[in-house]
Amino acid sequence: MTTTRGLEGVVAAQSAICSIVDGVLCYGGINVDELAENATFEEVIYLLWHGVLPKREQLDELKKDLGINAVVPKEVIDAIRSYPAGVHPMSVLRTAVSTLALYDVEAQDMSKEANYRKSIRLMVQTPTIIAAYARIRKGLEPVQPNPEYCVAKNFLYMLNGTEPTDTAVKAFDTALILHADHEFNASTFAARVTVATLTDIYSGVVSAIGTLKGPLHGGANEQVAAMLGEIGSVENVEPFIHNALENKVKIMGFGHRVYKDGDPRAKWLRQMSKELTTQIGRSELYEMSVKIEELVTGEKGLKPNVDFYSASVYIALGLETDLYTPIFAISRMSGWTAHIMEQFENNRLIRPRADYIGPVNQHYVPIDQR
Ligand SMILES: CC(=O)SCCNC(=O)CCNC(=O)[C@H](O)C(C)(C)COP(=O)(O)OP(=O)(O)OC[C@H]1O[C@@H](n2cnc3c(N)ncnc32)[C@H](O)[C@@H]1OP(=O)(O)O
Ligand SMILES: O=C([O-])CC(=O)C(=O)O
Repeated sequence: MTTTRGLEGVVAAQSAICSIVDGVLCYGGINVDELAENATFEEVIYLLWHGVLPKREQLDELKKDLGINAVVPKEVIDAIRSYPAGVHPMSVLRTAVSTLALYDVEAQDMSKEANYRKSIRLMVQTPTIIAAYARIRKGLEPVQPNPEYCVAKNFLYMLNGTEPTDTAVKAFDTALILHADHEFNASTFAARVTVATLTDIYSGVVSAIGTLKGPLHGGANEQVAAMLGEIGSVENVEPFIHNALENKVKIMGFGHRVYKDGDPRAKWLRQMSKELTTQIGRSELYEMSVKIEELVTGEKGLKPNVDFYSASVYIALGLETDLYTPIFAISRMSGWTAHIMEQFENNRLIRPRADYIGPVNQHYVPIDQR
């Protein structure tokens, strides 16, 4: 038996959704750079779910379906109101999505059509849940989704209760495109393992949310913001980073299991960080980030991943730090559901083996003789 720590380099299954070849990321064969430049998040959702870009009528239909399904059952909002104060929004999301399943009459319907309809609901009810919780915890009433708005605009609208600027919507939409899918990353793989038992799509997504939450995965963006806050100024970057690296502390937002020459998504977020932090008069956030990058890349050869510059982008958009990972989940819901539907199409139970290294030939010893 051979083992590979963390399954590094192991090809676990075939997939036609997303590829990473020689450091180039594509969704449905289209370079993510082209999508970030030209597409909308709704087009990307369609691409991930159907494998091709939508024609105009297909996109209109998807947008209509997304628009009318964003309302979350009142019972779920009431459940959110009952959660203890101060819990992390990712924990809230995990529990609330699980609660959603209880109110979905199609939750246990395993047909392809029902799974597609559930994917639509999960896709747009996730932002509604996050925005509702962000308001409820401040003593504010949730804002109902506007069926006419795209996912990006609707989230910012439900969060703040005001019309977002076009600049904010565009930046947020691009961030959603960049985070949408990443082949067998940990959370997507968790979702696939879960549904490969032929359990329901909600169970798969709940596994994925719990997996994304960890700081080695989606939780890193929140940690990057905390680090920027702790460093505080460009002058403090050098001593902070030297000290951290000397003490073998991981610098969040750097390194990647697959990309060793850099994450192609980071350059987009870097540019957005530059523009948005300058616009709000907080360019020091970008400058600090660039200095951190210089040092970490210079000293360790590690490059920023998608989570690094997304932190300063989200700070510039005025978003609360603990919402960054839930925002990642809004985007990744498109990829998770695409992978779950693909898994169901050609399912086989995912069940690897363990290389047992524990003691052998032991015997049961009665408790008072141990
Ligand atoms: C959306 C995403 O999920 S992107 C990833 C988000 N996560 C982060 O940004 C957290 C910080 N980064 C990391 O922890 C890692 O780089 C991971 C988890 C992303 C990838 O991990 P792996 O491929 O398993 O690399 P691994 O953790 O084995 O690191 C290899 C070496 O580089 C070091 N290293 C890796 N990342 C970092 C980092 N961010 N800061 C400092 N050192 C690092 C490790 O300490 C290790 O050093 P060693 O060989 O001296 O022990
Ligand atoms: O692929 C990974 O391991 C992590 C990642 O970058 C992502 O999920 O976007």
